[in-house]
Amino acid sequence: MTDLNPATERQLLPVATARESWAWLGRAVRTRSAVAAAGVVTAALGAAATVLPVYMFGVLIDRVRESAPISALGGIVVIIAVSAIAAGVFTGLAGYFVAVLGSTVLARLREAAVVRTLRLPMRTVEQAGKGDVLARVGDDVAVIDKAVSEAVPPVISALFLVAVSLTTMVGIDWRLGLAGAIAVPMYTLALRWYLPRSAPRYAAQRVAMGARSQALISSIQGQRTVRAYGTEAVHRGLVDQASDRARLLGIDVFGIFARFASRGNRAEYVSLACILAAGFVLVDNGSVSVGQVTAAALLFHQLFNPIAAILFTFDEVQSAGASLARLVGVVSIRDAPPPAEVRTPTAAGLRMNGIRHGYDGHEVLHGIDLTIAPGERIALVGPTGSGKSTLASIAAGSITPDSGEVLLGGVPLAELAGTIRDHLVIVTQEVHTFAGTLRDDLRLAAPHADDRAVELALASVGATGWVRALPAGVDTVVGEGGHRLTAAQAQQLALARVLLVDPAVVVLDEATAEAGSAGARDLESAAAAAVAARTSLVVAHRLTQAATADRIVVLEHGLVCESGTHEELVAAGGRYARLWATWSGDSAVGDSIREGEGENGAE
Ligand SMILES: Nc1ncnc2c1ncn2[C@@H]1O[C@H](COP(=O)(O)OP(=O)(O)OP(=O)(O)O)[C@@H](O)[C@H]1O
Repeated sequence: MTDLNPATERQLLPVATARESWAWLGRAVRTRSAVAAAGVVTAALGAAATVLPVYMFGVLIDRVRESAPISALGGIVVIIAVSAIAAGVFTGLAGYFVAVLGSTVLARLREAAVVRTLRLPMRTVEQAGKGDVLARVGDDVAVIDKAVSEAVPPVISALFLVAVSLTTMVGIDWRLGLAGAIAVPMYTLALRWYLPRSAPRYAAQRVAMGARSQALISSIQGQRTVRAYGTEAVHRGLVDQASDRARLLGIDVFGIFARFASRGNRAEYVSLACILAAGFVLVDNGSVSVGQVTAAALLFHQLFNPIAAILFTFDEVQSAGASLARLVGVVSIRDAPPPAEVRTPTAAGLRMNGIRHGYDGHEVLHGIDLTIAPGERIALVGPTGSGKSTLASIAAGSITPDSGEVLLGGVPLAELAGTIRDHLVIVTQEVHTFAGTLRDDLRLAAPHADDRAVELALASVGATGWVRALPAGVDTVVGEGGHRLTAAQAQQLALARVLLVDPAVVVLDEATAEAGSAGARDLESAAAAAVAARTSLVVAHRLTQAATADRIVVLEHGLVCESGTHEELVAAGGRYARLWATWSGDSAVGDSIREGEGENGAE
């Protein structure tokens, strides 16, 4: 279904607080404590080696002013040269260690976010929208990655340099240090002005970017529906609206940053003026030498670039912080509490008790009770929108119902936890072919299946012929960027996967709906192979498929209205009989009961 609501109104995934993000970061850094320690030590040595030449330059000035012999200057020049080289080496190493640490931590965060996202309940993903989920594992990771490789290493080196430079200035004369330190409250005030204004703007910008992705994805995915209903203008409007919001927030963020930068410049010029003024007085009264004042002024001046690096990348680092909070938000979503014990079903019967479920406050299933005996093959039929797919997803544990429960062999699905797919597999119409060889695609759910098992499964679903005809047979690369399979072929593979997993229960939702009539027969026999000797629930769009089931359950307006064998239901002359009459064109059942025409069950 195409989403016509603005993506901004969606219930996006949670965002971590600053405290939670720092706590997560602290834990992650501790796992690589050796690299972190190497980063700190090399950054400190780099800062010290950067400050030393400037200090020695002041000493050089004093020696020249004292008319010291050239030989006395040589040692100073050597110290300046060696420490300049050391500064380069240590600062480079610090950048390397910080980048290694950052990339490792980010890789773990990304993996954790992807794993967590894949485990999220369908409902949460649907409420948040795929755009939000993709923006987090895509855009947010890219923002942090850029910050970690480009912004964070120089910022950390700069912070060390600021600390060591100010300490050295205080060492020369505390009043020079004090004059330089005037910049600190000014920067602090600038930051205090900036942070509360920029943080919510960055966060809003990230949300707006997620909403923009969602609006785009929603329109592109629903392209056919958009065209069918001629709602291009509505969707263009939604995308424009989302883009405008992201653009305006971008301009706003930049305006705030420009004002912050001018406050930073003011702090630098005021402090440097104070250092020079204090220097004149202190030299005048003989407290310090000209060389020492020169060194202090140069040390402070040398901080302009690192401070600018901190300030100008602060927005990048802060933006990375907002992205980090969004990723940590996903990673920190708590799983439903694990069952006290993971139970194993003793039989293959499936029971649904009092199932009620709705979307956006609109109930579509109104209390379904359905028992499927072990080995029984049930066909679920009914008009479009009657709730068949929803019930199938609930039966398979893909959706947790609003109320009621599903039991497999007497065990509630929740208590099967991670083992559920060993016992119960669902094949939906939306079959995805993963990029990789066809063999790997088949073994996704059953990694231990050997070549013989793969061949047998392909033969059972009638796919051997076309698979052999592929350029490299089962080793042909399929999916994104590889050989394109037809929808029917992809469905055959999905059914072959069922055979490889060999579950006791299988749910097929419209697995045969997309094929043309000749292909439909192939898929029907493939589906028959997949459900053979298993308990099964098949959403049957083709009533010929329903007719061969052990029992047919007819769903209408979210309620079971009929249940029985094909013969019983046709004889009863009710809803199913009308659908069957329309489907088979069986006028004997009654020309007057054409109302099912055009409905889903009669396609
Ligand atoms: N993810 C969803 N979000 C909101 N509404 C949904 C969602 N999925 C289904 N619905 C709505 O719930 C109702 C039942 O849908 P469902 O797909 O279960 O019916 P169905 O009988 O399988 O229909 P069809 O034969 O067309 O697939 C429909 O009105 C549908 O629009």
